[in-house]
Amino acid sequence: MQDALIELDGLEKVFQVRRRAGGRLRRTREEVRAVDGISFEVARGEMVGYIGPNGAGKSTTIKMLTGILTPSGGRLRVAGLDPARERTRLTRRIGVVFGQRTTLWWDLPLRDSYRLARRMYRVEEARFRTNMDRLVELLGLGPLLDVPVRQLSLGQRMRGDIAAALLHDPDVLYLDEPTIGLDVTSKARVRGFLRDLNREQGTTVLLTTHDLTDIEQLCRRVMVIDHGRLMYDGALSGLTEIGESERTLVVDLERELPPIEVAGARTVRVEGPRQWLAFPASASAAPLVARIAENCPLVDLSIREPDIEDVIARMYELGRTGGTAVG
Ligand SMILES: Nc1ncnc2c1ncn2[C@@H]1O[C@H](COP(=O)(O)OP(=O)(O)OP(=O)(O)O)[C@@H](O)[C@H]1O
Repeated sequence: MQDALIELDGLEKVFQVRRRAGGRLRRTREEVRAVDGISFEVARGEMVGYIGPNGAGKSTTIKMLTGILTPSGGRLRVAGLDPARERTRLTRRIGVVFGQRTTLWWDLPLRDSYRLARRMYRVEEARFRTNMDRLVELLGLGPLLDVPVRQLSLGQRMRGDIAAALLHDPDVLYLDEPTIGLDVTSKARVRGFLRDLNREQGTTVLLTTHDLTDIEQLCRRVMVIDHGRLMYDGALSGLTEIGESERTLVVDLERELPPIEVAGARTVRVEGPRQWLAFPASASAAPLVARIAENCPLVDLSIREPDIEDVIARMYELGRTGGTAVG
């Protein structure tokens, strides 16, 4: 690939774990192949989704890409550097955002966290000021700069974290669940910012998320990993086709009724007056709702989009990983 910024070739990470077996004193050693021979390249300026079920090996891959973990085998290059060996140099070329924890100083105002980050990344003053002004403006951080991080809402804190990761103009940004727990408005704001960042600054982004809407709105390419192996590399549309994914209509009825029987959907769960109906993700929900409303006393309803676990589970159920899937 021309101008590949991230290159993995047969990358492996094997953990040795000790497990208690049988008697209290007997312990056995076991190997966990968290990353089991992964190869891919990401070109400069790409924005790629890196997804998979819990325990698939996503975090382990990201930890190797940032140099926190040393690979057990294979080859790895980020911005031409060996992450584990050249971690300090690499730090200045990458930014990392974890949705589940902050890299900001909890008790300090946002402004002070940024000053500390500037020193850590050795960003020269003029560049720091320019970047800071731009990020504060784009992420709407102005009124928040003097607020201690602990007082920020989750959405505000996330925007604060994203700014911190970008103050030193990294070539690559790793985002781990950047919209987790955010309300709809905050999610839209974060996604909008990331889209502009990628388009205008050409920042290469590797995004890990359980929210398929993040991928839908941001990434043209998605990679699916499971049991440490790359299962799919291609467009999201190809993935949902393979998974023949389904959406779920959740209906609340006036009273408990037998499972609804309706064309175009199948009832998958009944709990008191609430019922869950699965229908093809590509089908419109409106005619289905109309058919149900004709025959059942409907009080309320909502629609659940498929999440990545569902899509991958369906992919396995159907035993199909053909097309652009990686064998
Ligand atoms: N330090 C470690 N020691 C032993 N096993 C580990 C270690 N870190 C991860 N693992 C194992 O490696 C596998 C992959 O874990 P990893 O955290 O990379 O998955 P993940 O895809 O990031 O999952 P999640 O979505 O839950 O964060 C799991 O089986 C996990 O238990």
